[in-house]
Amino acid sequence: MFSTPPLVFFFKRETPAAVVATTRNDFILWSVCVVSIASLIVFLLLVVLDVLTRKVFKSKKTPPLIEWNGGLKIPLVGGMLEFLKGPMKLMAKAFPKYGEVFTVPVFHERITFLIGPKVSEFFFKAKDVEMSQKEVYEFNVPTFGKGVVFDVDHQTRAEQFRFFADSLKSERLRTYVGMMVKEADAFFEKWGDEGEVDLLDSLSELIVLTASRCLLGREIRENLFSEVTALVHDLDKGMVPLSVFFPYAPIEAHRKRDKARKDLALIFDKVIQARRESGSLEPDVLQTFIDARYKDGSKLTNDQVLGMLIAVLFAGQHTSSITSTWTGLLAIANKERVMPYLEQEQQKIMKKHGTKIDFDVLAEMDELHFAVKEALRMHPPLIMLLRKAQVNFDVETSDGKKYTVPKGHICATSPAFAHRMDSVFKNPNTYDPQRFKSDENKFASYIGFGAGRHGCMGETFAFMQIKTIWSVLIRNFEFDLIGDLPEPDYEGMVVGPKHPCKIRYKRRDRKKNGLMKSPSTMSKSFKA
Ligand code: HEM
Repeated sequence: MFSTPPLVFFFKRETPAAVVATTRNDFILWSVCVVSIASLIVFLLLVVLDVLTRKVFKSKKTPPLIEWNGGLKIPLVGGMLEFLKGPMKLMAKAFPKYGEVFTVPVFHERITFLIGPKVSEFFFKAKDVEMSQKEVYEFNVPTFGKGVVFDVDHQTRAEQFRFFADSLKSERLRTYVGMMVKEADAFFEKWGDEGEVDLLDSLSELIVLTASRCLLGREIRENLFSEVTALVHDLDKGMVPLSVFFPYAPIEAHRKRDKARKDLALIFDKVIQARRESGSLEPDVLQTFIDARYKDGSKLTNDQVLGMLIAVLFAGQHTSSITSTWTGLLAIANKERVMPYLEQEQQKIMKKHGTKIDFDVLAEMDELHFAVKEALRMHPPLIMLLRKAQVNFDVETSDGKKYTVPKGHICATSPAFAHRMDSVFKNPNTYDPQRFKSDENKFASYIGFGAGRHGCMGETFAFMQIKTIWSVLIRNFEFDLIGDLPEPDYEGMVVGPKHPCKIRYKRRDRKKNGLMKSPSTMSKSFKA
């Protein structure tokens, strides 16, 4: 009621009615002035800080700082503007000029890019106390929840990552594959004999079904599927680019996210409690988290079990739907050259094992494995991986330049950019799954699943899931691409193909038990 600033009364002597009107205007004017002056001071301080770090404190060996913007040298703002246009564009512009290591100032942060296997080695091999994920991935905390993953100290996180590893090891995967096959068979049976689908939409739907069965458990898949899927959708939509910088900003997407997280907690609390009380043992990831014990014998709370589940779900869901979509799109777009290998392999395997698909049968599908791996090389959904340097560290580029990256810098490496360097992969823009037959596997050259200490723990799970999908599809259908191969959508947090991703399918002759095409259709040039 008496919120008008006293300063205004001090300077004005007018009638009460006019006072109300003018004081409001003055207040706005004053506020604008104060905010403008404060912004100017902050800006000047940042410029001074920037110049100081560059000219005074800069040791000769720190990486070059990018400082252009359309040819103009603009300190501070230049790099930031380039960064905001998108990291892929920035790297494409900076790499030819500055090489494998360069630093971009973004607000008060310094982001040092380490591009290519030679300079990203430390990034991948360093311990958490040297290269930390917590600071750069902390924006996930409101989504995952408190007390898990990026909301705990290094030691607790290491123990929780052991729980992830336990839930994804091969004897568990054998059981999950059975569930994946069941879901895929039922899903594609509904496709009918011919039609058109958007591959990304369709495979995302299937991956959600599989994930809920293997990860979230029978109760959710069978009784609470649509309710939980809608809540997970709200959680997912609650992660927008703004969330990376301001995860608690009061926006609608965050409000929905927080409500969804609370509602999920209520649902899972009941499911987990029922399992704890009945002592029932289910063959899913949820069960491994319920049974998990820290070294001191303590267990995760129900809410932390949910947090761990959400983390795994988010790590695997979009990445897998996107990679299975690119695999199909690229194989179909290169039908003459690539499909015969895949068809012939399925035919050979069906001769040996009949229609059965299990963990061991999938492990025999090398051609399909290469097709998935090559799709992920060309289009890794996680285009940038980040850490915060907790120590100074040295890097040497492949042309012998040596730099010390200072403690405090955010470090970024890019699977999407590095996979397209012709010094790393020959003909990097050609979809050629056969390249992996003679793969040298130099450390950190193939980083679609990351590498080293924090390499993807779900890699085998992902391969099994994507290979299940495509072996069922190739055995049962023939395909054509509708329109052109889509471009990657760099607007997304996890980068997939732009819509539409339309394909046409036609079911193979059921009487002949699906795939029976002769391998002689294989293109001659690729037979060697
Ligand atoms: C094609 C699908 C997938 C891709 C492309 C992918 C990619 C990645 C990448 C690049 C990282 C490293 C992140 C970093 O270094 O900052 C990672 C980590 C991880 N991924 Fe995956 N992922 C996939 C599927 C999955 C699945 C299905 C799961 C679980 C079911 C999973 C679980 C994890 C976990 C737990 C980590 C963290 C490992 C650690 O930090 O030690 N991922 N993934």
